[in-house]
Amino acid sequence: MPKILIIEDDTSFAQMLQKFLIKKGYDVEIGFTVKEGRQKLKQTRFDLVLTDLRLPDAEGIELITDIRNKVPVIIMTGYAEVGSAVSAMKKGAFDYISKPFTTDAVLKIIGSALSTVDKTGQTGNEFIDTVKKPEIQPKPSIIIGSPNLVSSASKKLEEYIGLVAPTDMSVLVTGESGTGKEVTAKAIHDRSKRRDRPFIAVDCGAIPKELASSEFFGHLKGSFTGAINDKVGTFEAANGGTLFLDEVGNLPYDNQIQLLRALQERRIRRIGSTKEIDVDVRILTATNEDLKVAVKEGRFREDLYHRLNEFSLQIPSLIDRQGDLIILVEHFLEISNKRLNKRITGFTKEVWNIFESYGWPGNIRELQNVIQRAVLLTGDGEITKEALPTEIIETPTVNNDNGNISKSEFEKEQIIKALKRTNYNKSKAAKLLQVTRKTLYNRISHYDLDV
Ligand SMILES: Nc1ncnc2c1ncn2[C@@H]1O[C@H](COP(=O)(O)OP(=O)(O)OP(=O)(O)O)[C@@H](O)[C@H]1O
Repeated sequence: MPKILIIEDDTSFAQMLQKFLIKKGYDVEIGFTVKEGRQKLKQTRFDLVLTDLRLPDAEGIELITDIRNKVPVIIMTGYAEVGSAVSAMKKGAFDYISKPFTTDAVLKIIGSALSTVDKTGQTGNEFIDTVKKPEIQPKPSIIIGSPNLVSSASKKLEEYIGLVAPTDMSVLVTGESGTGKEVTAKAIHDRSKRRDRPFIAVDCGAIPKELASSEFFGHLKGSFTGAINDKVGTFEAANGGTLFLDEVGNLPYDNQIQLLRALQERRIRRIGSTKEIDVDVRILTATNEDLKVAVKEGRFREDLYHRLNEFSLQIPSLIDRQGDLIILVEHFLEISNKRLNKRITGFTKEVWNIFESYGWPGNIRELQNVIQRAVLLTGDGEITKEALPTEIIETPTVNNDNGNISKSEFEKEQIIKALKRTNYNKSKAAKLLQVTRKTLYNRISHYDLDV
């Protein structure tokens, strides 16, 4: 059984990784500091070392100099430290892996590191110049490090963000509530040449109609009742940077024309002032309603819609990026542990099954909340089903057969529940109910449901 030494000061992360690797058949020990690591390396013969880069007493890189050519070393690193990870490779580390990582990714890298250990116990690292140098990865656009997200929907999103971010195009971000529209807008800003200038987010749904122009363009003291001080509007505040208009569909019709004018003229005037101010602002917007429908119904100006929608990005619902679930769950567990000062190690198999079969109508936000709540309710060890809210445990189910009379009311209720949870999206509801779309349609017509 290969012996692995993990050197990591984040105890809960180290324990989680240890547990996982033990399950996968490795013999794993943990050291929390470089000193402890060195001691363990003196006492025991390890086949592989997985070390964090920054440890409380020294840099993990120091160990490489001690043990290179004896044991392969894999560096675990945060994104900001990729540069240091590359120097660690030059010093002889076998490879590096960016945190947070998927379980698959860590198993793969461990497998290839162990396969380089020859029968004499020497690693392939003597010829370090031939080790392929990793490409410096771009700063992750989405908090948790989208290069680690594995679903094809996330990969496509990542690709589009990478393409549109460096341009000055207006981007309309659409998606259900909680999918990460604001996070995406921020990622676009962070990857643009405006990244060192302000990113100002405005919730258009929260601005009263009468105050919208003052909010966007600012005002001078005394220019209207209630204007007790001069106010800088969001356009001026975001000058040189990015203005993110959330829930743009809620912007009152009268204010839409003012917004369009400011965008076309690239110039604004504070209310009560005659001075025109040039503004250079990139506009990103988000909505969870279909703006094309709003345009058709006359609630949203078509000219503004086209001005805002030079490029559109559709953020997938969580149910359509199931492949990312593990990495998102692990990410939120780590964050919640830190925030609540806990050391929860993971989730029982039953909890994983529930996570995988639930529909997540509130998307990533709901997942984050469920995990945070569960971490709070759990003393230590693994999170069990009891720490989950009841609505996520009671996953609706539908019979594939014709059902019988006694079951029908229950089944009808479950179908309605699933449709509500998925915002009446039949494909998602069918997935949630674990039946085909055809079966769902049959059941809907069988029960004569008006959906
Ligand atoms: N890729 C991601 N990685 C980590 N956290 C994420 C990610 N996407 C979303 N979140 C988290 O989920 C929550 C919701 O994200 P965000 O506010 O961006 O969603 P939204 O689509 O704008 O929601 P709403 O439409 O309700 O405003 C936030 O707490 C955010 O940190």
